[in-house]
Amino acid sequence: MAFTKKTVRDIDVDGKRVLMRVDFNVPLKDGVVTDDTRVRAAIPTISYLKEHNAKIILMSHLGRPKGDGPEPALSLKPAADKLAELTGYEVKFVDDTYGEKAAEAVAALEPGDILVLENVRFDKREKKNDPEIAKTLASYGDIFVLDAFGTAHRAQGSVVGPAEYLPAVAGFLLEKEVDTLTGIFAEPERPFVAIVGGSKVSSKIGVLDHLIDSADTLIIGGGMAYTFFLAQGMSVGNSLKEEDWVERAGEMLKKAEEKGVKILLPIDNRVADHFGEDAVPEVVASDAIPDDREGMDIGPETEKLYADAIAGAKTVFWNGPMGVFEFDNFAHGTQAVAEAVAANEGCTSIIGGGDSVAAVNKFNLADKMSWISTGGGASMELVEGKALPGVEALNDAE
Ligand SMILES: Nc1ncnc2c1ncn2[C@@H]1O[C@H](COP(=O)(O)OP(=O)(O)O)[C@@H](O)[C@H]1O
Ligand SMILES: O=C(OP(=O)(O)O)[C@H](O)COP(=O)(O)O
Repeated sequence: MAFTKKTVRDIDVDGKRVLMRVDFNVPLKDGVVTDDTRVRAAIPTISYLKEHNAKIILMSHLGRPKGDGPEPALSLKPAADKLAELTGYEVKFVDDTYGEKAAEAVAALEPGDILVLENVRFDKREKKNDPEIAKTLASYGDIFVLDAFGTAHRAQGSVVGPAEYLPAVAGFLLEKEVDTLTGIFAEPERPFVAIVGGSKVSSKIGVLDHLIDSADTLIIGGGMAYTFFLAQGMSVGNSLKEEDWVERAGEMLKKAEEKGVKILLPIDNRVADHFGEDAVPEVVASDAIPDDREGMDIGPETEKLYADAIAGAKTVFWNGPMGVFEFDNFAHGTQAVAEAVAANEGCTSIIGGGDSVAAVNKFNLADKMSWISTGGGASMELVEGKALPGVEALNDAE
């Protein structure tokens, strides 16, 4: 499917103030960016604008601040520093977003300069898409560019607001993500194997439901598997569960059976007596999880089962780790699945979402995947066939 919106190629940016929404929502540890995928992904558009003499104003959120003022741990300064480090460009930073200090920093820009504003979510009006903040942000630019694919599913002030006041076009990352993902999802080469993990059944229920309609095999792992176990009448000990969704999980299993879609759930699990880095894994069958244990990862038999299903796939879409991969003792299942996807060289593999991408990077397998998407929620909405509000707000291509 061709991208139907204007892009930076379609507009003269020479000498103009270009206000660009990026997704620099990166993981941080002790003030240092631990996975720079999203910063790297924004560089092609930033470089293009710089080479074309634009004055570049970058804005993003980072994390989920309370919205009533600055939270130093969620400052965008480390992301600005990372951009400078990766590009060698001078990158200015201002610790203000909507106030005079930010306006002054913008006014001081020369063509080719790059300025990063502070976290747009330090003010709660951002999330409410308040017109006042959209107006303030729009006053910084002559042109609005959206390149924040990972946030394009959020109808929030800095994502959709400036498009009401300024010519609004897409950056290269947004264009490429939407083009690639809609193209693959429209007619996936079959067998299409979808892998969904992570912790939240409730937030992924819509996509799971859609995947039963579109995938040939749906692999479920991670913390969300236990809600499905409950739906099958098994006990799950202290594992993560969402009791309110058990009935719905049961309905989905039934729907899949009626449609002839294979749903694979773990047959064994690595469980532990507490949730912690030092917890010692024990392998138990799925129908034998002791009351005082919690499931932290899929087990070795499940790894084989999932690897076999992945080996036969022509298209793989993966969102969400198979276990608590942040702890080395429980990273095995996620690594096994990542290796199985990487080993299937003939398939189109799409990895979506912060945690899954971080996991694939941790195992050094990113270059074996066909497409690493910078958006988890956003790519899931595309797989569901939904339009992204950020994209909708942009000017149509002629
Ligand atoms: N069995 C499990 N128990 C508890 N947490 C889990 C389990 N498996 C995976 N997780 C956690 O799920 C988190 C990712 O979940 P989620 O936010 O739904 O995924 P994503 O960010 O990829 O969309 C990771 O931090 C991981 O540790
Ligand atoms: O990290 C993000 O989403 P993702 O984890 O679904 O990929 C985006 O930056 C959106 O962040 P949000 O879910 O706090 O709006």
